Amino acid sequence: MKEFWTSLVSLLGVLASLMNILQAVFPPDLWFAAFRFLNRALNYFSSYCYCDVAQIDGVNTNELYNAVQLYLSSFVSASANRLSLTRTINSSATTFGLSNDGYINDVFDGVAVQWEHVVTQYQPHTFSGRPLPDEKRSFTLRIRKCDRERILDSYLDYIMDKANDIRRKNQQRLLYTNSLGRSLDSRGQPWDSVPFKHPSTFDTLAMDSNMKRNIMEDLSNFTAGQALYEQTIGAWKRRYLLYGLPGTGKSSTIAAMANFLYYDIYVLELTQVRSKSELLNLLMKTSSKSIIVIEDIDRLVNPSKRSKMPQAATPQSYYDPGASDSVRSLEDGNDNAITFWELLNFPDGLWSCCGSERIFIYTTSHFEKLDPALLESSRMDMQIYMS
Ligand SMILES: Nc1ncnc2c1ncn2[C@@H]1O[C@H](COP(=O)(O)OP(=O)(O)OP(=O)(O)O)[C@@H](O)[C@H]1O
Repeated sequence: MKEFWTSLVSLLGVLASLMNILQAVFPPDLWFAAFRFLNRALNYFSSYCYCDVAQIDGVNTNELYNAVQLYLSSFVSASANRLSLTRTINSSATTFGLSNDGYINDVFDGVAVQWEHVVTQYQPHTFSGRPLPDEKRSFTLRIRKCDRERILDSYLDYIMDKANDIRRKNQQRLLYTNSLGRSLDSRGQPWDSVPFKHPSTFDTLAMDSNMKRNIMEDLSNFTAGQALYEQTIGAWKRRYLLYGLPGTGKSSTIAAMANFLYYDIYVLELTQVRSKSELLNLLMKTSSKSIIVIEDIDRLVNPSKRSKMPQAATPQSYYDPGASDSVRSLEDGNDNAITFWELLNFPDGLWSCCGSERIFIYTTSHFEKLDPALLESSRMDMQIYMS
């Protein structure tokens, strides 16, 4: 055994001397060319190809790098041995990342791929007076050559979508109201916002378990159904009617839905809206992935009633909870007033082309006052009775 180790050490010594002689004889450029040739030859015969996603592309941050990092963070904690943990300002969750030189396997559309996080040190230097980081970070995707053509584009699109989802979930969500009336805030927005922190979830909601499951399935199908809505149904939106006596959990259900989907909520206060163009403007200023709540729709003008009423001299709000019957009659006669029918149709009209992935929730404590003809399933996608 001792002889074996002695021979091995001698052999290594000879190899080192040989390398020194070769390095002295052949110039570095030749060595570099030889390595490149060897690398190319290996790549040529390998069944894999490698795609580098660098953190910095020139002097700009590469969005794809950030997206890959976020995407991998969603499942890296379950399978990687070494993790890097981060938590950003205003974030409510810890992000798990792949540590330096760590790797992880993924499967997309039946194809196995591997991601490696590569961190290399290099000399710091400046470009246009701006210091660059002294290490280069990138992700390297290893994928079979035969699969590259088929899945690479769709896989990267999928990663970008997933990363956007994760970003949204980590962000503070907002509850918007149009309590500003007709005035706009400093950014020209008609909506006023506060952080949305309602504790209600489908776990805390007292509701029939079948009903709960139906609602959750419906919401999940909605969020996953972009292609279907675009091809067949039209605008990517869904309408729910929540009805039941006051205090039966309508608001809690809306909060649970928003928490389930990680959506913002817009509470449309119709008493503050004075014309259809104002309503259109408000709806156009809502963001996608949001729930638009319109409460107490039984107070809205009945269209058949409106046609019989005299015209109002001045525009009034659509409804006024405290208004007497005579005032409401005047409002009913106002051509500018919106009807329940029109409100239901708004998402289908011209506005639908610029507003996607929005959920409309209408609530009422007086279901019996609603016109049954207006509640056909084609108009209201789901009716939920709260008891
Ligand atoms: N089904 C329910 N599940 C969980 N909590 C409920 C439920 N119903 C009522 N509550 C509780 O009762 C209170 C009132 O509920 P909520 O505001 O959701 O009712 P609502 O139907 O929206 O009332 P309103 O019509 O007056 O706005 C809340 O504190 C809520 O926690």
